[in-house]
Amino acid sequence: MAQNVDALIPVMTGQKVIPVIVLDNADDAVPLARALAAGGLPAVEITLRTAAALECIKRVAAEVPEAIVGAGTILNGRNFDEAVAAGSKFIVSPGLTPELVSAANGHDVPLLPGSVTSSEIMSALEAGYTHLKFFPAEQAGGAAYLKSCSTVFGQVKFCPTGGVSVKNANDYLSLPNVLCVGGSWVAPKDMITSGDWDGITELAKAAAGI
Ligand SMILES: O=C(O)C(=O)C[C@H](O)[C@H](O)COP(=O)(O)O
Repeated sequence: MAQNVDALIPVMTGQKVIPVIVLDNADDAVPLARALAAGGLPAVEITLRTAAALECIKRVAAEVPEAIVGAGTILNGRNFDEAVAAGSKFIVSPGLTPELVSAANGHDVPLLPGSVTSSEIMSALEAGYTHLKFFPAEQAGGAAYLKSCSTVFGQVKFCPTGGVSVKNANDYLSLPNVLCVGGSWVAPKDMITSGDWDGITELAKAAAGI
């Protein structure tokens, strides 16, 4: 089955910045998701890089109706299945493998897989994926690289992440093949640790207004 683009487009076009979140403590998930949604960023990507991540996704899905909780750093089929079972509304991966294509096949929950090179983009297209993450964006060639991709892969839309910030987000967002960007700058570790939810809402407002 091809990518569930109908489910992905509202996530990618509903806000210009998708927060990429790393949480060590599940108790922080609900107040953080509420703070980001209050600032205009309801869709959030909680990365499966910590032991707490799946519990964080579960709690946000159950307790924050205004949020659209997604899972990031999905590296294999097991990650995909666990993230869906936890309540993820969308799934983000830095890449795309045959195993991941199989895991996503037949699921309504949409997968946003990553691609960088022409061959990776062509493989993604062959698997039915037109909406892709571009990671690590700055290190892989930045906005200039993506601009070149638009001439050859006009049908592909990207969400660049990795090194994107309030300073360079518009370089990407002004491109015809970019729908949104992702970044961790709206949920800094020190502000999460200190519980500065109002400060995070302010960061979200600034990002939402880019
Ligand atoms: O692991 C994943 O699946 C990811 O989503 C990678 C993240 O998008 C970047 O790590 C965010 O990069 P920074 O904004 O530079 O911190």
